[in-house]
Amino acid sequence: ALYENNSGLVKSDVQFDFIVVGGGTAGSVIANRLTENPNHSVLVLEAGGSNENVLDIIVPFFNIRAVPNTPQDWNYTTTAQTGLNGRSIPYPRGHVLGGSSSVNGLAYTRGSKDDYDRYARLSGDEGWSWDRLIPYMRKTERFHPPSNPTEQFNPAVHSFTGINSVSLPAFPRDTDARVFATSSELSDEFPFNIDMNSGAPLGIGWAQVSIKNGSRSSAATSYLAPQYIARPNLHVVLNTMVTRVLQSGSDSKTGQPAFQTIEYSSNVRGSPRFRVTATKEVILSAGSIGTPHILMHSGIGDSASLAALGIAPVHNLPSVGKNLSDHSFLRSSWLVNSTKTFDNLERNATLAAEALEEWTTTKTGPLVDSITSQIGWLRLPNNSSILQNFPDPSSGPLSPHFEMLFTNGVPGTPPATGNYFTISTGVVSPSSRGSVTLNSTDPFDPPVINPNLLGSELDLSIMREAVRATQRFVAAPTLADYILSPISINDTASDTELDAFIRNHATSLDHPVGTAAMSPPHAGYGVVDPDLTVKGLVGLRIVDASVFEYVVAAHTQASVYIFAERAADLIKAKFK
Ligand SMILES: Cc1cc2nc3c(=O)[nH]c(=O)nc-3n(C[C@H](O)[C@H](O)[C@H](O)COP(=O)(O)OP(=O)(O)OC[C@H]3O[C@@H](n4cnc5c(N)ncnc54)[C@H](O)[C@@H]3O)c2cc1C
Repeated sequence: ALYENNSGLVKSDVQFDFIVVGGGTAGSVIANRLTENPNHSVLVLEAGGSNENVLDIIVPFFNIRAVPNTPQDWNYTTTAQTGLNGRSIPYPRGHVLGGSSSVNGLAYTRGSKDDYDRYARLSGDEGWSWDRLIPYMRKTERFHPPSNPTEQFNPAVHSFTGINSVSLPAFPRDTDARVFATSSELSDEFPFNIDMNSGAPLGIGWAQVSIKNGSRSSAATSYLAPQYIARPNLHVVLNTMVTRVLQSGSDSKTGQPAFQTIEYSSNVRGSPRFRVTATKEVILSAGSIGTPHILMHSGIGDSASLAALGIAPVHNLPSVGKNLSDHSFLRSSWLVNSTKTFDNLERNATLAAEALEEWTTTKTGPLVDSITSQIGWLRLPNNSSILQNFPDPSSGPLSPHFEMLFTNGVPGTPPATGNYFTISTGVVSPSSRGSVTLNSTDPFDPPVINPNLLGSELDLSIMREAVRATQRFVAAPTLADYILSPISINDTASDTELDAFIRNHATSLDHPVGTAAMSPPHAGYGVVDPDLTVKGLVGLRIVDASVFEYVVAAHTQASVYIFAERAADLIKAKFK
């Protein structure tokens, strides 16, 4: 059942086998899979509200309105970023059922085989390798073949029977043929890739997106769809903030402390706090910011800094909140010789109303897609001086260093006149690391978030090369009559001028990971073991993006779904 608030919970004397903290991307997978066993009762506590009837998160094209500064966003802001010329930037996270999968940009990209094989290598658990995760990739995905025959994908690498819907773009755009004609003309540098979710993503291909029949497919609409919410053993409570995890006892065999009690309240600051204990396990799925935030308020983290702040340390795990890894992101746009871009849709109220009417009545038209129809994944050339001066930050030769996202207009707020083409770039194998720390003992205060974007010379160099690649792309002869002039940065800009532009305009792709990272069982660093249980404790597991030691060289939702599917099996195997 789904509850609007925790008032029923306070009165209830029901026992829960599992408590899932956060009804987001990973938490929804865990809740769904654990309740497949009717003997397992599961309580999910979610700080945000319902995902239903919120147009900006349901209509794919409106995804850029879903955050920041909305009720569905935690509305975090970063610290002043040295790599961004001292700017602080919004740092959105989903504050709604489905978590960030309810507000994200919908790109569905698994990453490369090398990314997962690195997880296996670094954790010492072959179970996290690409080959061993293929069954979980299939279990999570329900692929919808396109009705447009020009759109290509490789059916052999997809499942058509999983839970979360994945599609190809459904509304043709003027830039589709232009992007592929350029890829064909400049195929040495920008080769066509029929399917970027095969484990070998390099090249330019159709974007795959988490969309079902013209509407967003999120963890809430898929894993927590009505038929699952109706299970009598699943209890999903909204608008409920978990403030701490607490020791509930000790393991009878090992004597290790058990952390199966959680403290929670309504999501209004100052409201009374209550406790509830899981008979089997607590699963933290509060995301890369929420999970370390809860752990540190519970005294689990770097004991010295927690004590200095006035939080009683209970378990010394210095890696909590460290190792934050994220993708930096930049948009470059060009004025184009066309009227068939979506800029007019953003600034003409009549067109916008017509498009919404079409979406509402038939789920067709320009609003059924995200803003991106094609994506490119590219490596620096092997002879690049950057790779001679720095160790290769990627997970291997199948992994990209940077990404290009192709957009038929300026997303959100185009200039008052003109039509545009945008190529956004992302540094997807970053070397800089940031952190999540505390400066308050009140769990209702936001943590201090420093993603350290473009915090290394290497990351800046990769972004510079990515922008240079976009400049070569738009200079293709096939685009000569289309591209008129750059509006972001001139091709003739020096490296110094380009670096200044990057630092003044880059933001985040919103892919933080690593703040409760996995490491081998007896490692002196890391937060969770390869089975995702918290090191040195019993009864507490972490399943969300915080456990990735490295960020996948891709948008992160698919890898979270995949990891969560395997994690659910690990939990089920333990409590058969
Ligand atoms: C704006 C944006 C755009 C993105 N675009 C893309 C994209 O296009 N493609 C892609 O693949 N990825 C994208 N991502 C990233 C991707 O969505 C995330 O990596 C992924 O969803 C994270 O899953 P998670 O389970 O770790 O956390 P989340 O899905 O964020 O879930 C965490 C949940 O825990 C809840 N929570 C947190 N703290 C508490 C607490 N104390 N008590 C109770 N509940 C709590 C939150 O409200 C949330 O529901 C984007 C993310 C954002 C924010």
